[in-house]
Amino acid sequence: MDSLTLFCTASLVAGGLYWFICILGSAERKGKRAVNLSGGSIAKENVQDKYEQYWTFFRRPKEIETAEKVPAFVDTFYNLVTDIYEWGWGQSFHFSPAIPGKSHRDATRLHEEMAVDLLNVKPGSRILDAGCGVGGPMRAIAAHSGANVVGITINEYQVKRARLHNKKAGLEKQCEVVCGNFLEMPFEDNSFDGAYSIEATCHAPKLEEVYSEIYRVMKPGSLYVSYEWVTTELYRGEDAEHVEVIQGIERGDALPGLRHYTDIAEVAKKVGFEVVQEKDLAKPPSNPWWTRLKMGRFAYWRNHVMITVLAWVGIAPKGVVDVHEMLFVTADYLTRGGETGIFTPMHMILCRKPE
Ligand SMILES: C=C(CC[C@@H](C)[C@H]1CC[C@H]2C3=CC[C@H]4[C@H](C)[C@@H](O)CC[C@]4(C)[C@H]3CC[C@]12C)C(C)C
Ligand SMILES: C[S@@+](CC[C@H](N)C(=O)[O-])C[C@H]1O[C@@H](n2cnc3c(N)ncnc32)[C@H](O)[C@@H]1O
Repeated sequence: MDSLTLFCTASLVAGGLYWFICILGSAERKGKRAVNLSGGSIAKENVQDKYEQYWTFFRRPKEIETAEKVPAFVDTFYNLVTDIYEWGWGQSFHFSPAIPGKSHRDATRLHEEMAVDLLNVKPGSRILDAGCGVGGPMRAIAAHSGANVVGITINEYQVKRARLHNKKAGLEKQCEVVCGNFLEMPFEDNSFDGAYSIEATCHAPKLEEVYSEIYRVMKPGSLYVSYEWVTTELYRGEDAEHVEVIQGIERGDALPGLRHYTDIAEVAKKVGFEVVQEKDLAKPPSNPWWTRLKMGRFAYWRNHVMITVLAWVGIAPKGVVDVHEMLFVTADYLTRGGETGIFTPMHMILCRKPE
């Protein structure tokens, strides 16, 4: 073999390996490959239209103020983004503070385990995950605590994905997934030994509605912990840059309107909870949660090229390219929100339903 042939063969093998490991990603770990990106429950040919429909909510802001329209708008959003999230981020759809010397995966798991540790539940108890996504937190929490977790999500496609992952992890007996609206849950009063929500209640048009529903299904004396997306004490409504960043976050994340951190405890008390603890988990000594977003910049470009090619050859739905671009822009707004300190995705509140 002459050196040119050797060089070409080596380049092809290296390129192939890079393609398989870095571009297609390890489906075993993340659960998704680029070639399987879909529009969730939306038919392939309708993805582009649904993406355009998603934006009409923001062109007519009155629409998203109408509470009954929000779940449908959020459902459309998760049909569009769920596969991209799983492929590019993993099975837990939330942020966590970076931990030096630990992988993103470990930092994510620790952030999830902390939530259930705060609930003080015994193995075998029944806890609620309000807005469970594809169940990354649910599986970590069930495995760590021995509790039985019931998750609810508005998105049917996420239910399918979560059940599949639960089965693969051998946790289907401990983890149940229900498709429904957390503003009117199909659960009995006083039927849970604890509840948590991770970066999910920000989608509720009125926080009272979801908090009072969670309160209703919890047993007296049990605890509820939530990681909330809020603006912080540094946010100034008269600062045009602050407004731009917060609006950018709302538009790219299907939020009917971000709340100020002071609203959270106020609403919790209004629906009857006792507030046990409240803390922004992003504050020092925690390390920035947004560094993971910043570090991904090269990967985002690579992903964009990949998705564009897949859509062009007809493997991925056409609209997925626009959805990916929207997420790309959103990542930048989120990073600016974190760097300026005007936004946090982990304002933790721990509440008790009185005896
Ligand atoms: C809690 C919510 C979601 C939080 C995060 C899980 C997601 C917010 C922004 C998402 C992403 C942005 C950029 C994408 C990138 C361009 C792509 O190539 C790979 C996936 C991203 C990294 C994607 C992953 C999930 C997020 C970080 C909200 C909705 C309330
Ligand atoms: C950002 S994801 C977080 C998912 C999960 N907590 C995690 O950390 O991986 C938000 C979740 O809230 C769910 N959600 C939003 N609005 C909802 C509603 N009205 N009823 C039920 N689930 C809802 C979404 O379907 C999605 O699963």
